[in-house]
Amino acid sequence: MDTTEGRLFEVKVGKGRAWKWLYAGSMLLGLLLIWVYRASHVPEAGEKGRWAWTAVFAAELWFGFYWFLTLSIRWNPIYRYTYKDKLSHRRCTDCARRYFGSFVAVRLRSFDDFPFLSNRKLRHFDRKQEQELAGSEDKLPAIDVFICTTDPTIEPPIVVINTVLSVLAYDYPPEKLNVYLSDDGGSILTFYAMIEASLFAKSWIPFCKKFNVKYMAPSLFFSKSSIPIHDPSFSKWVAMEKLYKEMKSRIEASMKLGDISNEIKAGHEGFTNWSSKTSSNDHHAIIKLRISEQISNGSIILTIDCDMCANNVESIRDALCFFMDEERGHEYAFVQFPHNFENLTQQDLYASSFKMIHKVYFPGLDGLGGPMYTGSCCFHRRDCLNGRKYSELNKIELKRENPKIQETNMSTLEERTKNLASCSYEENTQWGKEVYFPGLDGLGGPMYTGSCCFHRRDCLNGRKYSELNKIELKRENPKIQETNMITLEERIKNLASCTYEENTQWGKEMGLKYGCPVEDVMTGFSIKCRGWKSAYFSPKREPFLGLAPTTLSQALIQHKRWSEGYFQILLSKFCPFLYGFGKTKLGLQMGYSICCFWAINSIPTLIYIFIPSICLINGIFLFPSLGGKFLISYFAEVESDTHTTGKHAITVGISGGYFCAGIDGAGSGGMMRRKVYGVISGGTDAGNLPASIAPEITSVKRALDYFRRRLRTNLSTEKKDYQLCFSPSHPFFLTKHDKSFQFCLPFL
Ligand SMILES: O=c1ccn([C@@H]2O[C@H](COP(=O)(O)OP(=O)(O)O[C@H]3O[C@H](CO)[C@@H](O)[C@H](O)[C@H]3O)[C@@H](O)[C@H]2O)c(=O)[nH]1
Repeated sequence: MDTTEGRLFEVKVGKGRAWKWLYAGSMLLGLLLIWVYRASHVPEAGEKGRWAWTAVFAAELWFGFYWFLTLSIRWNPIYRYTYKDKLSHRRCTDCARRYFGSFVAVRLRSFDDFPFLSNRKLRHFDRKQEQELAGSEDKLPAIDVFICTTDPTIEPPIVVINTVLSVLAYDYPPEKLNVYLSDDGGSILTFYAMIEASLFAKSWIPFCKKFNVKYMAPSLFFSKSSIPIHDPSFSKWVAMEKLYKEMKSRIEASMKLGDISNEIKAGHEGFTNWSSKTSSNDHHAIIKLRISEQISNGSIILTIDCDMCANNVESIRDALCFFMDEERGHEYAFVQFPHNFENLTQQDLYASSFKMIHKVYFPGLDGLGGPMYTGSCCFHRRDCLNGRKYSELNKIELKRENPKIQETNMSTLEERTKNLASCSYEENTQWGKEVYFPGLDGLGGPMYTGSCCFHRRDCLNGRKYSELNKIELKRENPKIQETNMITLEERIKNLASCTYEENTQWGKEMGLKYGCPVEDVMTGFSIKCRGWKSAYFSPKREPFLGLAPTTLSQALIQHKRWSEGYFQILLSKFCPFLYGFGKTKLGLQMGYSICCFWAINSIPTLIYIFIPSICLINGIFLFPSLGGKFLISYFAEVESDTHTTGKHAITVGISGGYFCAGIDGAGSGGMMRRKVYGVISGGTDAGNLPASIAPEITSVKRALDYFRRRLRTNLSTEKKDYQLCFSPSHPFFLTKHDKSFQFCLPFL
């Protein structure tokens, strides 16, 4: 446990590691038994079923390898906790003494027996205290929020502006919060919705602050909360709901119309200059990065999807606990929060709750150097997105750039300063070698002669010259600002164009990588390879609430895009084992590879689904019979994914020589324990199955008819929640709801 005083977060190592390893040991034993069984029973050349045996063996070898990869994330899962209260104290330390004075006065007043302190004096102390706290808020860094949208028909503008409004409601100084929405579709409807949102925000944000609203998006607030009629704030609540509904109906009316009326257009000059011309080369996140640099230049950036509302007013402060931690803050490039969804189907049919990812995968990756960046719900240091490399010197650098990172404790500061002042500090560093370089003016500059010289601090700290400095240094120096709005606008237009990126480092070293469906993961990994760490933080209250796919086709398209993207990474130069070699730990590379090999997994999975079925129909038995000595390895580890996803499924699988089916994990292994509705094609030992729960069915078609009938009679009320799943239910189940092992077909 990491409990140094003054730390802003704590790390706890996951419990029950010994049990997990014991379980992993049993898995390994099962694996070895299966391989031995498979290798020792291969049919002779020319014998029936040799090809099937070989294919199934290859699949089993693959599953073994994949399972081995997953061990990496079980090695050292960690869980993080933040101390936001310490963050506020940290902000107050530069005025600690004055604050202490006020604090004493307040305490004294609470005893009410110190007549020498007049009420006037006490009020003075109170005011001072308020001012000091406000002053401490001044030192918080500016946050830029990037939201992107692309198509108003898929992502309705009302959804998009709910995200924008939710972000504006963060418990954070409003002047330090800048929200950027980029629309890849260049839709005038979304632009109009933004104008409406900016007007509505003037009422919504004060309302949120006044009533301490927890659901920060108006749509969530009005659908999930209610207020008693006799409550004093009832009328304000109703008035706000009316305002929201009016705005919503105006936006929806424009959606129906497919255009904006001339009357509205006349009211805003933005409509006259409107251009909806965008191209697939317009890399929204990069563009926002360049543009925000010129406008607000927040040192921390939050990226979220347009359908992912902020849902926890404290998330920014939570993230800052990692960036501003005195000891370790300088190591973190980004803080990833979980993606939660508000529209999960009752049984979480498409496993969008990502339980396994949130509870096992990300904490596991965190223990290896940090989770991946998954595009949304993530806070970044701007510098890291801009290509900055990690260096131990960042500890000093970032503290300087971030004025709130102050020493709380004067003695610690003194100690640290003494250490920095000592000459031994320089041993084995670049200090004194690269830091003070002389130059000649005629050849590029005069020499530095020790005195009467102005330096850029960055250069003294070893910064290399690069063309990119032109942007970087301008950003760092607040005085070099455009004074003239027209010039600024012109410049921004230029920056927003993709041609601006030609022959630059944008998209390569700077900003997000692009050209891959999961460019975020690639970007995150390249940041890791520059030496940075990331943190995964999952607070009790869901930090963000989004919209998950609600139909099978949406879910399939999403999963196909992800698996393609990860596979592309595997084949690209960003392959975790190649690109990360020597730059990241092997465990982290293995952890990232779990996703990258996801697509390949489909091949052995298909082999394992179809070949045994075909073999059984043809009388070839690939598995040990019931009671056989190898059977234990097949029974040992099977667990139904339906337990964790809460989804009901008809599972058709292999069990000890039987091709059988059942509901909720009764496919194989589980068939002996749970509801089994049929055995299709008996194995060598059919008599061993309890007849009462396993009416024998001899063909796949008859089995399916049978299940369909049963579902209709017994489960008709919930029929939308049922799918037919062909589950191999092999002993190498990676996770309890790993979709790669499950092929769902519409059934009813
Ligand atoms: O050409 C595009 C495509 C998408 N988007 C936006 O990108 C976000 C995510 O797109 P979506 O289609 O919702 O992808 P998902 O697969 O649901 O998103 C998950 O997976 C992506 C790939 O890893 C991440 O980028 C996302 O943050 C993450 O929520 C949305 O706001 C879109 O509007 C664009 O702006 N332009």
